[in-house]
Amino acid sequence: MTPRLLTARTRRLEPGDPRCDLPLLDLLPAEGVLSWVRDGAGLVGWGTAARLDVSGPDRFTHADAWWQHQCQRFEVVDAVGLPGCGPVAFASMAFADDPGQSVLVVPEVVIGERDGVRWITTIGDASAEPPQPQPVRPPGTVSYSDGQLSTTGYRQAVAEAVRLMQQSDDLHKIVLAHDLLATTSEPLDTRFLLHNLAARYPTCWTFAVDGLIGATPELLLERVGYEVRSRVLAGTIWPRDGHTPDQLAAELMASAKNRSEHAYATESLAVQLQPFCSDLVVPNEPEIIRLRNVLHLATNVEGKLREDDAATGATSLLRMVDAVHPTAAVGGTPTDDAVRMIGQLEGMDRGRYAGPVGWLDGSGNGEFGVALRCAQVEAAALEGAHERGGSRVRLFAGCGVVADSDPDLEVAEAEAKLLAVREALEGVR
Ligand SMILES: C=C(O[C@H]1C=CC=C(C(=O)O)[C@@H]1O)C(=O)O
Repeated sequence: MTPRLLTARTRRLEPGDPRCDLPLLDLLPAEGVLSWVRDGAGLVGWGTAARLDVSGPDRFTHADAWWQHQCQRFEVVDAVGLPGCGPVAFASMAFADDPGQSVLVVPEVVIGERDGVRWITTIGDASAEPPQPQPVRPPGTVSYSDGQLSTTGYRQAVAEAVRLMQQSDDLHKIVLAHDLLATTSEPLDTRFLLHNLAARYPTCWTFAVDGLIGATPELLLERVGYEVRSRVLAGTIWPRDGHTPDQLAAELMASAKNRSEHAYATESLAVQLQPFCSDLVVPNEPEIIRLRNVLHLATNVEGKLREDDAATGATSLLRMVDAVHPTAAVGGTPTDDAVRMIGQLEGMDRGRYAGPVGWLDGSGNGEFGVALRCAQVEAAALEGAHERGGSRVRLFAGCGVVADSDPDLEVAEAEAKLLAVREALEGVR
């Protein structure tokens, strides 16, 4: 059966139109929020023209085939022609092959901004009118409780990982995470979290896909035409009384433990990305990025894709994301052993935390970050919270653990990372 053709229409928005003048995040309706915004530019979307739920080790391959198929359903009328124009899918992939559900959503309406150009894309009969403005609702009081892995359990898991690595010649790094449950007295309005995260972390990618909301500083892979780019992060320090940001940066740069954590992550990305590229530039020395809650070691990697492979679909963004995920920023070294140990030591379902999150268009362009500094809104509200009409949200944070890690410091580091979402949830200015 020939699928029905849907028209995806993209046109430029002009000054004077509120959809052009307002910040992207201010355009979002209260429900079905999709976002990928950095420094005010990016994409926001709503409505569902198509959706895929997928799981298992072949989730990326299935998602890739599904998206190629969807793209054939569209008759594209694109008067702008920038990456992100025409139909796009927002995607949020599970960290693990099992358990975990991944999701792709093709919104009915997307408003995008790139290089100072604002546009709108509508699919089918979707209304291009801005949704009725609905005030952003604060979530009321926020209380916290243990998630699937308590802080005490996390400390024990880190100590066990250290012990295993000290005894092994082969296992070098395991990135362990834990979760924290936040219960709000009022229903969580996704936009509240997005606005606060974007205001406090403008250089991060503020994302929302199917209830996973966050602001990640880590870019897993971006593809524009034949160019690819990644920003690998690993190695962290956090503010301490009596230490200036410059002192912290110098301490981080000089830390052998953090430098080795970082080197594993960069190498894992570079090794997996190299086969797709005719040219790949990986700086020898990391740089420092400074956020409010933490400073990280960062390496910006840039590559040029093999043009012959592009014709065969071998360099489709989802296939490359499949190859590079998980880097040793969220998995470990060697990857397969580390991922197995993560499952055993954490004993929790990471869901889509630490998985690839982002968007892709019909021309092969797109951006995927690593879903860090994020919260998952639980589908089934907690009984108590539900009775009061609140929401339950699962926050995550993890740390790269190496043989000379100190479990107490890793617990403190995870706390510093959790602050990003905690403070956004609490509305701390
Ligand atoms: C796993 C997380 O951070 C990663 C990214 C940056 C620095 C990291 C670190 O220093 O351990 C982690 O590899 C997280 O934020 O949950």
